[in-house]
Amino acid sequence: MTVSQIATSSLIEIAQVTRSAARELAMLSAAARNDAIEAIAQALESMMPEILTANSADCQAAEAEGISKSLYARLKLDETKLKGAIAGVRDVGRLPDPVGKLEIHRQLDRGLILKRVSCPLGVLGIIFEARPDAVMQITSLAIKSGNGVILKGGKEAIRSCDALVKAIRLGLEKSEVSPNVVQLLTTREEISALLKLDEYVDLIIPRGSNSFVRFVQENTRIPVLGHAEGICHLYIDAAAEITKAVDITVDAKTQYPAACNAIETLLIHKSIAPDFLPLAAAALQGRNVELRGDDRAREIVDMFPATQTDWATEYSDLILSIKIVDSLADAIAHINTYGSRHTDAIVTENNEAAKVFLAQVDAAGVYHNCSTRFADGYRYGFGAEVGISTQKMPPRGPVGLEGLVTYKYQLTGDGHIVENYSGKNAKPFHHQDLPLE
Ligand SMILES: NC(=O)C1=CN([C@@H]2O[C@H](COP(=O)(O)OP(=O)(O)OC[C@H]3O[C@@H](n4cnc5c(N)ncnc54)[C@H](OP(=O)(O)O)[C@@H]3O)[C@@H](O)[C@H]2O)C=CC1
Ligand SMILES: N[C@@H](CCC(=O)OP(=O)(O)O)C(=O)O
Repeated sequence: MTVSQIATSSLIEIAQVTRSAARELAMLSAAARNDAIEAIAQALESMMPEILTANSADCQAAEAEGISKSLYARLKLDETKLKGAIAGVRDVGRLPDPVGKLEIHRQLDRGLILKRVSCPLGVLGIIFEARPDAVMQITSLAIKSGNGVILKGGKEAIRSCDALVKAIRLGLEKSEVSPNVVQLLTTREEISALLKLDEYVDLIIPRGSNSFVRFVQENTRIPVLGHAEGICHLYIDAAAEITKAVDITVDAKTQYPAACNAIETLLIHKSIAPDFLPLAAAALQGRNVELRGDDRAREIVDMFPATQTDWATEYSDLILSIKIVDSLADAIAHINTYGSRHTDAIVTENNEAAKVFLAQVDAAGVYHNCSTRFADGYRYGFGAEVGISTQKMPPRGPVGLEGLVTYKYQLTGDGHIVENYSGKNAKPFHHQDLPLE
């Protein structure tokens, strides 16, 4: 057997046990799923020292490899961040149950009742970057929504992910949910094998570069919910309030530069640029942001020149490209050309300009007078997120519980047949909506 055949055959076993554990999970009550989430939170608490030690080892190895400061910040789990993530797990437990929700309740004819009811997807395959807190967010969302999950984190976070999944599975042992609902993969070979398992896996969510998401889409028959790069923009309109615009710019670039919702390009209307740019540049440079501008920006503030490549680059770091535009229309055209349909924002006191921006920018998140960093499941009130979907079809933007369920149509009759509703003497349908309870 080749390495790839061995990977596929052992992965089939993993996928089979996950599928069967997920089927049992889907039958459990909301209370049992919530108890399992609490058991996970407790196990994570009691295994904090092991988790932090594993994370320190990952961080040391990544530092030795020369990881950038911002990616290091994403990898690092200190006690505060870990406690926050555990609190997030409990938050998910407290959310309303997304399973078994009655979405449509309709009498088609006397005694013929249609219901549309939400249900779990089954088994999720989620591949993400070296961000250990994602393990806790994704697992709690998966269990709450009744799904099994096969996880694969970035290589720099292998020890952290392993320690976290061990704790999660230990917690599950004390609950009605089988620990087999959560699995961890560690190699790219396993990912290639996973993509072939359309019989056992219902949805693949790749969080990663555009090229990686495309690679996944081209190499699997499993439905893919792409969470690709964030080339996010902030447009400072002619009618922007300057102090507000500077504060938003600094937050959107520097609050967490490695996050996919941080801005990469700042677009500034030509009429406000001479007043706004010197202030914004001073604030950004004061936080060690490297600025790269087009010719018009460089006439106002001394900075590196931006090239065509910059407009299409996600730095994930303290670097910002800056362009002066002639109009709102030019800003929108730039965003729709170079953006990644993630999150883009306008700063303006002109509501008409804001309306045009929100309507015409093609992105999952379009914001007015606030930072792009708000693109997040926790901040949207979803408790947590699997990631941020950059696809056009729903779920789009931060994916929470609603994005992890599908639905079934349940139709109950009493010997009803279609023949009676067709032809010359066809009976009419009532199509009468009934209470959603
Ligand atoms: N929209 C969203 O929610 C998110 C988007 N992103 C985006 O992801 C991008 C890159 O992030 P980065 O940290 O570099 O992550 P990478 O794209 O390098 O990696 C992400 C994951 O994909 C795996 N991977 C990458 N290429 C392959 C491949 N060819 N075959 C199998 N597995 C592969 C990695 O494995 P390994 O580490 O083993 O190489 C890792 O587990 C950024 O653009 C960021 O914005 C990131 C997170 C969330
Ligand atoms: N929603 C998250 C960012 C999304 C995300 O997962 O991004 P990344 O840091 O690229 O892994 C946040 O605001 O921190």
